[in-house]
Amino acid sequence: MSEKFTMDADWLQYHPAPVKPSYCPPAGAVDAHCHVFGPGDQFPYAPQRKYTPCDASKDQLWALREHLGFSRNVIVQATCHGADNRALVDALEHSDGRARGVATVTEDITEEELQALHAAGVRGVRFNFVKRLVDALPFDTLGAIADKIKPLGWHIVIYFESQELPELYDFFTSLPTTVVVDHMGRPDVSKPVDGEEFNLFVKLLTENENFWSKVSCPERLSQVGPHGYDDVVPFARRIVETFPDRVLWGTDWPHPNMKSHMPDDGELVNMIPRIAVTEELQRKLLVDNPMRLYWPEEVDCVTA
Ligand SMILES: O=C(O)c1cc(C(=O)O)oc(=O)c1
Repeated sequence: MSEKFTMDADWLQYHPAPVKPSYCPPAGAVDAHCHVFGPGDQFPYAPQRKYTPCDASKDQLWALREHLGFSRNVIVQATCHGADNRALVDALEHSDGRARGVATVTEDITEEELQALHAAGVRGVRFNFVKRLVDALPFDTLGAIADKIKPLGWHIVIYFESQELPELYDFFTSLPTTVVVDHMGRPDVSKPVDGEEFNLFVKLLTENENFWSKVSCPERLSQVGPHGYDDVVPFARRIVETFPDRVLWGTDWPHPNMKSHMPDDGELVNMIPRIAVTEELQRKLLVDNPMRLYWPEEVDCVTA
C-alpha cells in the first residue's frame, strides 16, 4: 500500500498553460535550475519535509522544455524529497542524456552510492541554509560532504537568504569546489543595487573565481510583481555583466512554495533578454556556461 500524500492546502500549482515565449533561446539552451516532485505514490516525499507539493513529473518537465525552446535540464533535488534522490535519478535515467542533476546527500553516503549517482548524471550536491525549508546541517558535516564529493569533480550548489551571507561568508569561501549560488543569494531588491548588502554578494564572486550565480527566480524576489519584476532586473543585469562566464539561468519549475502568484514560465523566458542584453551574453548564460559545468566532456576545448 503506497503512502498517500496530501498537497498543502495553500499550495500553488505550476502554471497550466505557459505562453510560447517570444524570445527564442539559442540552440542548445539549458534550463539549469528546475525540479521534479514525486509522483508521491512512486517516490515518497521525505518525512522531514517542510512542505508537501503537487506532483510534478519528468514527462511534464520534458514537455515544458520543448515548449520553451530549451534543449537540456539541470534538475536540482527539491527539499521535499530530503536526501532521497530516487525521483531525481529516475528523471536523469529517462532523459536520453539531456538532463544532469544536483543531489542532496548525507555525510554517511558511501563511495558506491556516489558512483551510482555520478553514473546517473549527478554532478553536484546542494547545501540549503533557508530555514523555512530545512534544518541546516553543521558546518563540519557539510565540510565532510564537500571533501567526499570533490574527487568526483562535483560542485556545490548553495541556497541562502542575503541577510545570512555575512555569517555564512567564511564557511562558503572555505569550500574546496566550484560553488553555485541559487537565485543570486536572494537579494532584498528594495535596497540599492550598489548598496552594502548586494555589494557583499558581488564581493563574494569577485574575490572567489570558483563562485558562480544563478540569475533565476525574479518571481521570488520582486516586490512589484506579479508581472515584469522590473525591480529585479538591475540586480540580475549586474551579475550577468560583471561575471558573464559564471552565470546560469533556470525556470525553477514547478516553482515550490510560491504564495503570491504563479509565474508563467514563458514570461520568465521572455525576461532573459532584459537581464542578458546581448546575444553573446545570452549564449554564455544559456549554453556555454551550463555546458562547461554539466557536460564538460561534450565541450570542444578549442571553442570554450
Ligand atoms: O524558495 C523556495 O521555496 C525553494 C525551494 C526549493 C526546494 O524545496 O528545493 O528550491 C528552490 O529553488 C526554491
